[in-house]
Amino acid sequence: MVSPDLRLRYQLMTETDTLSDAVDPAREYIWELPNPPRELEPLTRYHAGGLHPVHLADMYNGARYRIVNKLGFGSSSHVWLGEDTTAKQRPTRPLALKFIEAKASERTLEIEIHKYLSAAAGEAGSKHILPFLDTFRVEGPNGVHNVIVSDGALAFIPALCKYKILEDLDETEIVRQIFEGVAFLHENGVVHRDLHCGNIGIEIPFFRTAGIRKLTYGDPPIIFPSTLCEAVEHPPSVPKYIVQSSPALVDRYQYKDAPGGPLVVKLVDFGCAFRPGTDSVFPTGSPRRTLAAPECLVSEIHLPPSVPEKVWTFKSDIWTLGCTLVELYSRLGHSLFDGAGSSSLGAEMAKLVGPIPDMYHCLLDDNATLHHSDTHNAQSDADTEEDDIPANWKTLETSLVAARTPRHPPSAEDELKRVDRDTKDVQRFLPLIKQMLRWNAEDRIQASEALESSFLVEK
Ligand SMILES: Nc1ncnc2c1ncn2[C@@H]1O[C@H](COP(=O)(O)OP(=O)(O)OP(=O)(O)O)[C@@H](O)[C@H]1O
Repeated sequence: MVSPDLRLRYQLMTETDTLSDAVDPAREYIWELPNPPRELEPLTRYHAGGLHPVHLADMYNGARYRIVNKLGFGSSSHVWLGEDTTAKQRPTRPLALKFIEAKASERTLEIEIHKYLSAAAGEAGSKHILPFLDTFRVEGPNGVHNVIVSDGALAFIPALCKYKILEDLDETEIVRQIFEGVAFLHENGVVHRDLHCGNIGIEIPFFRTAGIRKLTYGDPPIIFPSTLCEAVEHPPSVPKYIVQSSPALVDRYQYKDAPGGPLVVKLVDFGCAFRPGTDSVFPTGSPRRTLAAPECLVSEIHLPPSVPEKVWTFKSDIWTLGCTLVELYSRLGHSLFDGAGSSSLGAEMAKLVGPIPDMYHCLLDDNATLHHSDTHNAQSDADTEEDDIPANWKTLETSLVAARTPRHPPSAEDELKRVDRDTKDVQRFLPLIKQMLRWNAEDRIQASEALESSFLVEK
C-alpha cells in the first residue's frame, strides 16, 4: 500500500493530475521529485501509450542523433535538443527532436503535413514554417513513437517575454511574419488549429552560428532524479530522472544586434493541423479552449459533435490568431478571453465582439465553458448593448498599454514617452484585431488581407 504522505507528495508533483489519476493502487511503486519546478512534465505521463523515457546522451536513429538537453514539452510530446553526430558542419547545428506520445503518434497528421509543406518550400511565406529535417520511429517500453527532427535554433514567445527580450524586438515585424506564415498555410489548404504564443518561434541566426555548446540551454542540464520510494525495480517505462526544460537563450543584448541576419518567425507544431477536404482523418489533439473560435466551442458542446472539419476552418484560425496576437502585443500580460472571473467565455466574447447571436447562447452556460460563473450575471454581461462596445475596446486599449509599459522606467520622462508611443501603437493595432474577432466566421479578415492592413502597411 502507498502511504498517505507519499501520495500527497506525488499529488503535489503532478500538479494538474488528480490523485486518482496520479496514483495507481495496483502499482507497487511510487516516484518522488523533491520541489519540482513547473517546467517538469508529471511522471504520470510515462505509461503505455504515453511519453518515451528519454535520457541525456541517449543515441537515436542508428546512433545518428545524440540527446544534449531538453527544450520543452507540450500536451502530446516532449522536445529535446540534439546533435547530428554524422554531420561534418562545425560548430554543430542545434536540432530539436520532438518525441510524440505513442498514442498520439497513431493519430496525428503532423509528419504528413510537414512533408506536404516542405514540398511547397520556396513559395512566399514558406520560410515561416519550422523546417522539417528528418523523422524516425522509436520502439520503447511505452509503445512506438514518431520523432520529428527540426531546427532547434529557436526562441519562443513565452521565453522571450519572460526574459524581457520581446520588448527590444520589432513586434510589428513579428506580427507581419506570423501573418505571412499563416497566409502560406491557408493558401496551401492547411488549418493549423493551435496558433498559441508557445507555437510561435523566432529563429535566431546567432544561435546557429554560435553552435550548440555556447548557448545557455541550462549549462549543465538540470535534472531531477525520480527517486524510488517503495523498493521495486526501476520500471523501464519511467525515466531515471526528469530534465528541466531549458529553452535556448543568450544574453538579451545579443538578440538585437545579433550577427548572422534578421530574426525570422517560424510557426511550429502541426499536431492538431489538418487539410479540409483532403485528410480523411481528423487529429484529436485539443487546442486551447480560451483561444478557440465560438463556432468550435459550440461544436464541442453539441453532442454528438457536428462534423469537426466543418467548424475548424481558415477563419477559426483567424479568431485564434486574433486572441494570440493580443497576448503577444501585451507581452503575455493580458489574455483576451481567459475564462477567469465570474463571466463565461461567451459573455467575455460578447463584451468585445458585440451582442451574442442566438446560435452561440449555449456558450453562456457554466458547464459549456467550464466556469463556476453565475448564469444570471453571464446573461446580463452578454446582453451588452452595441453602444458599450467601443468603451470595451477602449478598456482593452488601456490594458494593453499598461501591460506593455514597464513598471520601473528609468525616469518619469521616459515613462511618458513610452506610454505615448505604446498608446499610438496599440491604437493602430486594435482595428486589425477587430477584423479578426467577428461572430460570423465569413466576416473575419483573411491572413493575406491582413498583410494589406494599415497596421502592417503604414508601419
Ligand atoms: N524546434 C524547436 N526548437 C526549440 N524548442 C522547441 C522546438 N519545437 C518545440 N520546442 C519547445 O517544445 C515545446 C513543445 O513543443 P510542441 O508545441 O511542438 O509540442 P506539443 O506536444 O504539440 O504541444 P501543444 O500541443 O501543447 O502545443 C514548445 O512550446 C517549445 O518550447
